[in-house]
Amino acid sequence: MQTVAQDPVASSFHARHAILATDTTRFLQPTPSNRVPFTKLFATLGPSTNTYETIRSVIEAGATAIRMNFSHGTHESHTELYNTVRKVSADLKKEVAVMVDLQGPKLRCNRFPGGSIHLHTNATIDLVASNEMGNDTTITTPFEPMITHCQVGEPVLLDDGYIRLVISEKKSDRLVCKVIQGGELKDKKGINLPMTDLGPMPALSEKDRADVEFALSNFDTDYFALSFVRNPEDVMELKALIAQHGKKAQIFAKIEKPESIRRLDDIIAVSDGILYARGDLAVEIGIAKVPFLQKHVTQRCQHFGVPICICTQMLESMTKNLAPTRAEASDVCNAVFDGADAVMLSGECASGSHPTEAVRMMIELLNETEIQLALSFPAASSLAPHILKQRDEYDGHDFQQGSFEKASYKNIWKVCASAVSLVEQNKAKLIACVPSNSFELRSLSSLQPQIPVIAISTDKSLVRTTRVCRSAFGIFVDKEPSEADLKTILVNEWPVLFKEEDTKSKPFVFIDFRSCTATTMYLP
Ligand SMILES: Nc1ncnc2c1ncn2[C@@H]1O[C@H](COP(=O)(O)OP(=O)(O)O)[C@@H](O)[C@H]1O
Ligand SMILES: C=C(OP(=O)(O)O)C(=O)O
Repeated sequence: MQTVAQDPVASSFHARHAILATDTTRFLQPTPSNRVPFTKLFATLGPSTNTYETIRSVIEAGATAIRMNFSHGTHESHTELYNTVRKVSADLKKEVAVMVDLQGPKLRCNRFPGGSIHLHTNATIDLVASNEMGNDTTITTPFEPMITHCQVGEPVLLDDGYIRLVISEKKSDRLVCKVIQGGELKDKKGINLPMTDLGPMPALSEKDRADVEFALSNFDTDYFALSFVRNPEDVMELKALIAQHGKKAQIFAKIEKPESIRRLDDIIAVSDGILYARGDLAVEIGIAKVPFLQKHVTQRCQHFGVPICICTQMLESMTKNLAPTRAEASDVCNAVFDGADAVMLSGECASGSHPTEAVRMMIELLNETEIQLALSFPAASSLAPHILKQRDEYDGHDFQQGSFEKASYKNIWKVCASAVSLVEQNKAKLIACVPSNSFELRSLSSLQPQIPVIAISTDKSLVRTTRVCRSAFGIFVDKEPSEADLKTILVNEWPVLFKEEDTKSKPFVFIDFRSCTATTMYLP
């Protein structure tokens, strides 16, 4: 077995050497089929996954969180999806986090008769602001200011930039566009205007506000995703709206605009999670910038203790095919390697031909990568000291994670680091805690110990937070556990969580967040 330097900076340089130094036969071992990955998986629901059977099948296959994209569907169709998710979850006795993804100030085209039109390269097409459906000669969008703000010569990108137009003429009621790159344009695909100044846009449109109110009144929504976030105030506006309703739903900010890159730390500091939304981001900043920036954003999230999910086209070819491309497989591996908390399947699950196979493939890729990563870095968390050092540097930040005093969140970070050191000293098999809020849990999980973090809670929403955080697993209980209860719960639930029996005589580390202490204990 190789020895890996316990360098706190677990850079890809060290990682590369760790892999090179090992016995290569380990790469040829079969990936165990019963392992549960530490990296979490969002599945987007849509026409391909709108029945009890299909939703059950993606959750059984390993999806831990569900995304409902409110840019599509109706309140009625979302209610049906939501109720089915909760029913499946109850039937499988498996908590699933539910995220409502708000459209935000995103421009989209309306529907077309038959669901799509074909745009021929070099043809002309009109862009009109209207609520009517489009047709073969006209694309309609409800967004009125587009017509006044757009100028001749500016590009119009459709469907994440796959279809490209340029404005050739501006009339009082329409923009006449030349098709530079044609293709099939389906209902409600996105419109990006990277060269157009659209003036100030509200963070939440009327539609978003109505959607938030609907989701808070009708669902037990765990998360909202806020699209096109530009600054921390956008996130705070949604936080205030949720608080007005007396609810505790958390917020994932979507990083998909150049403005959000400029204010990255400030946005992460006030968010409960980040979606790295590569579809729109690639259109907005250029596709070549997206892969490296992903590594940067992932690191910043780890440093703040905020979960990050990598989104869009991860297994895109599985929308049609039964196997992904090699490049897609590498993309998933890299996301895990970089430290993502979660990955997302979008069109693959929402409208693809093989949603369950896409989930199974993702789980296999996550498992294989995590196994190799653990062998390359046998230490429980080589990241912890580095992350803590970085956190010390955030003293000046307007860090708003719940109602904490700065002193208390620093203590939480310290006890999490002590727990990880104890794991290493005592070869502990898991870290258990009874968190009183999601910040405590996220602080621990963001250190990415390579053993499970088990959160035991009487609060279902806290248990569901584990469904989006790397290494975290949740156990729901009726009453706050005593120390004796704790051991019984762990011994009983372990086989359920990890499909393995052997828990006897194992050391584990328990964190008491109230007293900010970490102790090594033994399972009976
Ligand atoms: N709730 C829904 N109802 C109907 N169709 C949906 C729904 N969610 C997703 N879809 C379809 O699945 C496609 C892929 O989903 P997603 O990647 O979330 O969408 P988009 O890229 O348009 O934001 C969408 O473009 C849409 O055609
Ligand atoms: C996840 C994304 O957002 P949406 O699907 O809402 O366009 C994206 O742009 O990558």
